[in-house]
Order: sequence, then C-alpha cells, then structure tokens
Amino acid sequence: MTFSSSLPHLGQRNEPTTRRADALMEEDVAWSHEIDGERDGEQFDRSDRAALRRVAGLSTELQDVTEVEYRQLRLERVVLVGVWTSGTAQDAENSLAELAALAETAGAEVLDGVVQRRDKPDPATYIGSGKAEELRDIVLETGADTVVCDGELSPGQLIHLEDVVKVKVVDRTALILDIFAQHAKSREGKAQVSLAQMQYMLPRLRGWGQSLSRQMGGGGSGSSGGGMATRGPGETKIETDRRRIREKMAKMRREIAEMKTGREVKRQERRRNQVPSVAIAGYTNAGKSSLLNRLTGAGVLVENALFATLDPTVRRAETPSGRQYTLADTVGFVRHLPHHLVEAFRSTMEEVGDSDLILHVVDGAHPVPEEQLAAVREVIRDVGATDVPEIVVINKADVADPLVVQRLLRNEQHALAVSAHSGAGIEELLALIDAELPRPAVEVEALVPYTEGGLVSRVHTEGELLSEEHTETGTLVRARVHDELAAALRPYAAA
Ligand SMILES: Nc1nc2c(ncn2[C@@H]2O[C@H](COP(=O)(O)OP(=O)(O)OP(=O)(O)O)[C@@H](O)[C@H]2O)c(=O)[nH]1
Ligand SMILES: [Mg+2]
Repeated sequence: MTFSSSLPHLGQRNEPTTRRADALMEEDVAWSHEIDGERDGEQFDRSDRAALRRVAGLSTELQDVTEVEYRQLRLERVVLVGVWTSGTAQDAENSLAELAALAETAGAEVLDGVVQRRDKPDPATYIGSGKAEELRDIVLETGADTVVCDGELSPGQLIHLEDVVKVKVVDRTALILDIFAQHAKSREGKAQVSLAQMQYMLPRLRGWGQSLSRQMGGGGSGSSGGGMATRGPGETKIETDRRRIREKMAKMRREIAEMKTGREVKRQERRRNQVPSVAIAGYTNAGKSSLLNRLTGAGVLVENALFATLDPTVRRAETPSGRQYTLADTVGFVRHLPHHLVEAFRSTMEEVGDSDLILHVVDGAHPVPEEQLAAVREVIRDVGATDVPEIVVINKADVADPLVVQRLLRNEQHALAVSAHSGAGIEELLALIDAELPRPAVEVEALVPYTEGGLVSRVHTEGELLSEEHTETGTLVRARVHDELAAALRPYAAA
C-alpha cells in the first residue's frame, strides 16, 4: 500500500457516498482558492494565515491563553494520517478506521485517510517530509482544516508538520482528550479531563508570539502585536501562559484530591454494608451501558459513539435469588490510551480493581474482538485488578458473526454470548453473576421477633436466605450472612 491510498470504508458510519460527494464539491472550492493564491502573493499569504486562524467563541477559563484555545478547537473537516510500522495492511486500516470513528465521535467530518509505510515515524515530521508535502496537497484538495495523526506526536513533530501542511495538526491523544472533554459530566470527571488536557498542552505551546498577535490584531496597524498592547513579545507571553497553566493545574489537583475523598467515603460505606459489587468494563462502544440498562432497567445514556460514558454510574441490582449487589458502569477503554489519561482516570478505574466481579464486555460484532479483550486486560493489569474474577460477556450476539462468537466461546474460559438489545443470554448471565458473587461467610439460624422486622429484611437483601418460617414468636430464618449482620442476629440465635 502506498501513501496516498485512501481507505474506502472510513466513512461507513455516515453514508460515505454523500460524504464523498460533499467532499468533491468542496474540492472545487478549495482548488479555486488555491489558484487565486498562486496568482497573487499577498492573497496566498492571507489564505495561509486564514488556514491557521483562531476560531472565536471557544470557551475556556484561560481567556488570554490563545494558544490553549487554539489547541482545544473542535475539529471540523479532517484528514487522517497514519504511519504503518508493523503488522498487516488490514491492521493499519483497522487502526485508521478506529481513528475515523474517534474523529467522528469528536464531531469531525472525515474527508480522507492515508497511511504511510515506514520503519518508524519520522522524528521531524512524523511522516516523511516528501509525504508531508503530498499531505499538504490532499488538505488543499479536500478543503480540510485539520490533520489528525494516528499516534502521539512529539511537540516538535506537531509543529514541523503544521508548518508544512499549514493547517492545524492534532494527534490521537488530543483527539481522545477532546472527546473526554465533551463527554465528562461530573465535576470530578471534568476536572480530571481538564487537568490531563493542560498536561498535554504545556509542552506543546508553540509560542508563535508575534505572528499570532498579528493575525489577531487584524489589518491596519502595521506593527506586530497591534491590538495586544497588554501582551509582551512572544517569549514573555509563552512564559506567562506556562506559569498560569501550572498554577491552574496545581489548583485542580487539590480540588480533585478533595473530590476523591468524597467518593472514597461512599465506596467504604458500600463495603461496610458488604454489598457485593460488579464492575462492567470493556472497550469503548462494546455495549457496557446497554448491558447495565438491560440488567437493571436503569436509564443510562446509550449512544452509538465512542466514550459516551465517562462517569461511573453505580446501580443497585438483584440476583435471581434475591441478593443485592451493585453494578457499576465504567468508562470505555481504547488502545493506546494516552498515559497521562490512564493516570487521570485511574481513580475511576480503581472501582474495577475493588469490585468482586468484572463483567468484561466485548463487541462480538467487531472484526477482531480479541484485540479489544487484550487491550482492556492490559489496563485491568495496570490498575492491579488481576485478582478479580472475570466473566467475558460477548455482546451484540444478534449481529455478530456466529463463527467469531464460537471462536471466542472456545478460547475464553468464562464466557457467554448475550445481546443487550434482544435480551438473549441475559438470564444465563444473571444466573452466572449470582453464582460468581462471593457468598456471605457465616451461616446462621435465628428466631427474629416480629418487632425486629428490619433485621429480617436485611437478611433478604444483604444475605442469602436458605429458609424462612413464620412461627408464633417470630420469623425463623436460616441464612448465610456477613459478619456484621451475624453479630446483629446473635441475640436471637436459635438454640
Ligand atoms: N446490535 C446490537 N447493538 C448493540 C447491542 N448492545 C449495544 N449496542 C449498540 O452499541 C452501541 C454502543 O452501546 P453503549 O451501551 O453506549 O456502549 P458502551 O460500551 O457503554 O460505550 P462507551 O460508554 O461509549 O464506552 C449503541 O449504538 C448500542 O445501541 C446489542 O446487543 N446488539
Ligand atoms: Mg457507556
């Protein structure tokens, strides 16, 4: 495969043909601009600068930090580019298709996608410099305003490539951060994303200084930095930006630490009540939230978009035998999750490590579900959750290739196929959860007076009822319960 081989199935989510047609129409427009530009040096310069223009109206608390705003721009019309270093052509295409799905989730329109075969990314411009020129042509042809690279680029690579293609260049990390930022709901989630974004941004501030202020000052005043009298020259400005970002990061870390304490308290309360916990983990878009809905009837946001869920949602659920447990939905995993994001989200993933059982949901309709399983397990290892028993839930059985499902069932020790949509396999799953949840430790027999009805209902919800009989003097229960409840029942212990 060569550099400019476009990937035909990239746009599959949004009717590629219409998309293509749009792109072709746009092509003409972009092309005519370009011709104008060549005719007139002045105009060419202006269109160049327009391509790197600052878009107004993006909210950020750091209102003066224009470069931060610039890096956080919503993506619009994008061209994807990947460097294919190992594996098959199919691997490279899958990876770029996933990048396309991510870009679409972020709200971008994917115009084209290209991969370059190389031993390793070019240290200066990620793709080779000649190819970067070709990429510039594709950008012009398609009228793209952003290039998205399928990897994490060094600050230098980002800047150099930007200088060649003359539009904004972002990498996979920035894209994921952008999606996280759009979807974070809770205060803690938002703060964590924001912190990760700043961390990412800090070494990537370009320090355009003068050229940037020239653009923003508007025409007219000839001197650089016309309308920006309050700002010093580039060097000072970037120093100020860095300092302010660092200060904001420190403040944010303190706030996150406080919020974490609040969550910890809640979690300990759950543990004190000895309610067993089940965590639903899995690759993004596997159907975790759908499964939670199916298992508990909870109304959790389900979207055909990656990373619809960023904040863990915990629900109460009941096994067929009537034992209560908690079910926690978690943020989806993705390959090459940027390292500082793993850090930022460690707190929400800790929930997985603390649980009594992991439902590892995998999209059975994915071409290679094994890859997703492996990617998720890597993160599970990362957060030290290897001791927690795991049930592999092969979801979307209604649309999955039966051969793929069979292969998974054969290779995974503890797996079953379900469909969150149709409900197939859900009863078996509920029964399996019941069987896998830790059993309460103490077997008791107690005659609980009718005045202590609350104790009996606790036995129902927190323990495992073996038998119950209503006698003249009270309820005679035989059950397995946890230590604390056993102690509460001790005064009524049947002889
Ligand atoms: N055909 C089919 N589609 C499903 C099934 N379960 C979920 N989906 C679809 O898969 C998409 C993703 O579902 P979600 O439940 O949001 O997935 P998730 O794992 O929570 O995704 P994130 O929170 O974004 O990581 C949605 O379009 C669902 O309608 C299923 O059993 N069959
Ligand atoms: Mg979800």
